Amino acid sequence: MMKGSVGDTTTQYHQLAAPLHLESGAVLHDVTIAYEQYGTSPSPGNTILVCHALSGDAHAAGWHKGDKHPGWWDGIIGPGKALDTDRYCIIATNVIGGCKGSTGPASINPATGMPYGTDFPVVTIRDMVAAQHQFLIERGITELYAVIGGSMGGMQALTWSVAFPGFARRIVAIAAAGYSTPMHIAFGAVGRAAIMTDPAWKGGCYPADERPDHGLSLARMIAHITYLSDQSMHKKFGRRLQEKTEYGYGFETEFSVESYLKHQGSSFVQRFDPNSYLYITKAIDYYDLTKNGSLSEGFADTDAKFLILSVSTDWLYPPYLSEEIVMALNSTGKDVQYTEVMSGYGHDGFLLEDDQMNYLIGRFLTPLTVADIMIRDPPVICSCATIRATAQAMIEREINHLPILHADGTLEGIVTSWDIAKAVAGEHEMLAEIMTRDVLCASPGDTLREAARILDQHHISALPVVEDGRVVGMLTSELLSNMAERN
Ligand SMILES: CC(=O)SCCNC(=O)CCNC(=O)[C@H](O)C(C)(C)COP(=O)(O)OP(=O)(O)OC[C@H]1O[C@@H](n2cnc3c(N)ncnc32)[C@H](O)[C@@H]1OP(=O)(O)O
Ligand SMILES: N[C@@H](CCO)C(=O)O
Repeated sequence: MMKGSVGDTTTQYHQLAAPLHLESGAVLHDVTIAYEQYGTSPSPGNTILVCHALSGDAHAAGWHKGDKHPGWWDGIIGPGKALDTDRYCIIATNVIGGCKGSTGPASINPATGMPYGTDFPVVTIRDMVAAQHQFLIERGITELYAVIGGSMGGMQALTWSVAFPGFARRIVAIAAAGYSTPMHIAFGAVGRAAIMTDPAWKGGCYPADERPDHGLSLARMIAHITYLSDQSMHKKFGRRLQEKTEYGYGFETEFSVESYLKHQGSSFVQRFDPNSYLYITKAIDYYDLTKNGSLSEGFADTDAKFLILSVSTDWLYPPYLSEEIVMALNSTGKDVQYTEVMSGYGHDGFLLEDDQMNYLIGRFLTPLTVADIMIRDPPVICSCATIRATAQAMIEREINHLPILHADGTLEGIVTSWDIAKAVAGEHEMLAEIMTRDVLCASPGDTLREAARILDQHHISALPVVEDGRVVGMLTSELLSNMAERN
């Protein structure tokens, strides 16, 4: 299928009608949620919420006028992609505490008429999710087909499953964890220290044109190293030297990786607010879905289907953290699928491995159905046929099953090559004498998993596929095994 773009997009804004009650007990008034929406109109069962990572925003796909890059997950959102906009309604929001349109520390505090700064209340991942929930409810969306995200987006997706069990049917969490580790908190602390020790920070009360950009840039440079891998850095930079930039510290040349990190730092300050960085990294640090020290207990009330993905070279959220989630879900019989994506990119692999992400997420969100692999318009026969004519028809077409139709085209029975062999041995003449009348069938929309279960449970090897009473296809165990071999 051709994969396309959602085209030009714009961020929209929703003012929450009711105040937002936070975990800390604080109440936020006049909350704005920035969001983008792509694809079909929302209806029960077709809406997917996309959650962003630390520095992301609501602009997940398509193009904003004048930008040199599309939305941050454009590789997997669009027509024919895993988050297929021909099939689903995709909604992405900016988190509260952020600085990309949703209410955060740089927003105006309605109580003072001044920016909140550090008067902004502490927010948690659960608060971010509660804000998304309130936003969806106010827009008339009372259930989700799926919630998906990577890194901090994955934490939100997992939190959805425990905070609002039953609301989202499927959860996809990539390069995430069930809780933040001491190492995550340590990197968060260093980044925050870089900002807070910048004299321009001024306790969080900096004017818009005198922000602690040096501290923020340094925080991003440190953090960005954790999003890469040893392998990707060798490949991307090696030990190459290049002409020094204005920050060359008096040396004649600088390493390519130095210049790269400085670029990441200086471009970050153009798009991010230092106080937001403090609040969001703190929210990540507080994140912990364990209950009584147990992730299994934490996930006890969830009833969604889960897809957990890790990235092989991610040393910030190593695969073991995803495997802990999988074990916790398995221990209480939840429906969970897991893959370690082989990638050299490190943590940011979830933003870069489009092919693997499209395949794995696409299969999970839109499982193959019977219609995708069935034999269409299969040969059929009438119950008035003789055993001999039936045997000839099966030999000529090299098939082992023939659906039998009434004169009006509806299904009357089925006959197999084994039935024919028995009929010959029993000296029967007419098909009507030996055919099976109670036929197990599949529908075109059944998943292959459901169809395989019927074949297995009843020890049979073919199912007529019936739609509106008519036979539209045949599904055989041979087709299923060919499919499994190809995958
Ligand atoms: C949900 C979310 O996560 S949203 C946030 C995602 N976005 C970000 O994190 C923004 C920061 N960007 C990135 O981290 C990366 O661009 C990714 C992960 C998104 C994509 O990675 P890649 O496509 O491999 O891009 P790469 O890491 O090479 O960075 C490219 C930039 O570095 C610059 N660059 C590359 N090498 C050098 C160098 N030696 N010296 C200076 N600059 C360099 C490029 O010119 C380019 O600049 P631009 O982004 O201003 O166009
Ligand atoms: N590079 C991404 C992932 C961080 O987890 C971001 O900045 O949001």
